[in-house]
Amino acid sequence: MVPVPSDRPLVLVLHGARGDLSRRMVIPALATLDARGLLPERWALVGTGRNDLEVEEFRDVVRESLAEFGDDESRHALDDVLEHVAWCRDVSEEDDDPGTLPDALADLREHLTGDRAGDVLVIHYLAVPPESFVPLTRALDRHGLAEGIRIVYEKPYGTSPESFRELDEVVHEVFDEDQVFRIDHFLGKEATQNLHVSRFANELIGGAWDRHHVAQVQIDVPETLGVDQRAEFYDATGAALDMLVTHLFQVAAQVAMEPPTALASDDLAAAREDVITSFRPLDPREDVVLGQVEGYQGIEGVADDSPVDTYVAVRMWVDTDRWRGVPFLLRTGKQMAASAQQVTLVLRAPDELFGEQVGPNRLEFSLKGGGEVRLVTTVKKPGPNLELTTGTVRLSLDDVPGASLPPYAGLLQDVLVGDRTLFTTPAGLDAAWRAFEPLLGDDRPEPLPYARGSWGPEAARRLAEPHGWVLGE
Ligand SMILES: NC(=O)C1=CN([C@@H]2O[C@H](COP(=O)(O)OP(=O)(O)OC[C@H]3O[C@@H](n4cnc5c(N)ncnc54)[C@H](OP(=O)(O)O)[C@@H]3O)[C@@H](O)[C@H]2O)C=CC1
Ligand SMILES: O=C1O[C@H](COP(=O)(O)O)[C@@H](O)[C@H](O)[C@H]1O
Repeated sequence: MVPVPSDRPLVLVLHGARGDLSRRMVIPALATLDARGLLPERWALVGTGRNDLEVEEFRDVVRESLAEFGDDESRHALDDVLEHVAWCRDVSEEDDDPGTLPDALADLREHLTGDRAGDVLVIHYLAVPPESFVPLTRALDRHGLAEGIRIVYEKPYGTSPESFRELDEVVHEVFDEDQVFRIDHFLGKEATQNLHVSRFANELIGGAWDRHHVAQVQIDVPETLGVDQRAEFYDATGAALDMLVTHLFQVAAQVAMEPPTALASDDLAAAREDVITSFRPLDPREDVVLGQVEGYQGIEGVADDSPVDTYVAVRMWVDTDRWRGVPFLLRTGKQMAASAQQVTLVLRAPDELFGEQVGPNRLEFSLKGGGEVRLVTTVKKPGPNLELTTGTVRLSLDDVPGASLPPYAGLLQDVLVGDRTLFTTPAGLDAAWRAFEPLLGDDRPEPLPYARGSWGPEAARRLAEPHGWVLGE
């Protein structure tokens, strides 16, 4: 059931509204919701940044964002979105003067409800660099803008275990937990949500979801994309921080979780975040391979001697009874041979059947685009003899009647209706940082060089033995 937009007017304050994420994802997501009739009747978008801007300049940002990153549906809403925008310089923690934002918000309340103290849902979306989360949280508090709002934090929520804990403390000094939405957009993908729907709705799939039936879990996100557009950000981050402790761990939790006590959204989120406490801390010597793509140090914005990883592959262990002994193989990297986002359950099978070698048996979930579910299975080769071969059953989720929402539109809509199922929790993130922490210490392996367009360093092959990486083998 799609939650109907409430009559309560909405003000979305988009911090960092001229930035890459806002233009690429958040503004198109808002336009998609507008086009689908999923926004309340009365609403406004307030862009903010560190500088003053004429509203017409912000309208240009919105126009360019939809022209470059929108689709037909979101572009259809352009004129309407342009009528709903305003711009204010952002509040600052150091400044006694709050600037124009508090007054602009009061004016909007009056405009939307007829009353300067009228009831409006105010959402602050922090699409700013992670190091600005703490000062901006304090600034909202200092200038009286924190009460009663909902606040969205982008990933990464902290860039180390220490900065995560500091951020968590500051956020809880200012907000109640139910005001806070921490985004990880991989959880918003339609196909990621199908991992638990397929598992809990279908006994055939759900019954095979354990160490007795699964030999390996692979969560593989190779990207052909480079980092030229975001070199400075990337060189301060790297693949492991950008993707592993965030998206890949969350998807691993989505696979590894125990069935929730009830199939309600709160229970589902609790089950997903609980299992992260069972992720065994990574062993950087045995179970981690880092890589750096050739030519990376020559990119403008990257240090000449940068030690940053553009590739990471890990073998992780989940210490629950369900998964004991089953390796979770997580891999991602830039400028690799192909782009994919695939979760694979490599199914156990006998080596031989009637004297024939048994081929691969796998359940695959592609998270890319609309998503796809595939069953790769050994079958009899049609013909007079009993020979074995492999066949694939495919279900493209785009072929299922319905209208999927892009991840950011879906998650923004969840914030609007207050559905917290697909957002991360402090306990889950704390556990994720604990499992990841050894990779930040002295045992961190040196990134190995790999060629552009390859599958990454050869050394990572050993992690996936005996079956091998499903993609690229
Ligand atoms: N870009 C992407 O694809 C993704 C980004 N993210 C996350 O989204 C957030 C924003 O990323 P992205 O848009 O790429 O980053 P940008 O570097 O483009 O920064 C966004 C905006 O933040 C403002 N800003 C920059 N520095 C500061 C600062 N010190 N204090 C306050 N505001 C500042 C700038 O606006 P102005 O100059 O107008 O003040 C800038 O346009 C990050 O946390 C990132 O990790 C998450 C997933 C994907
Ligand atoms: O958060 C991030 O995700 C993207 C991949 O996301 P998708 O939109 O292609 O699903 C990744 O390229 C980027 O480095 C990372 O910051």
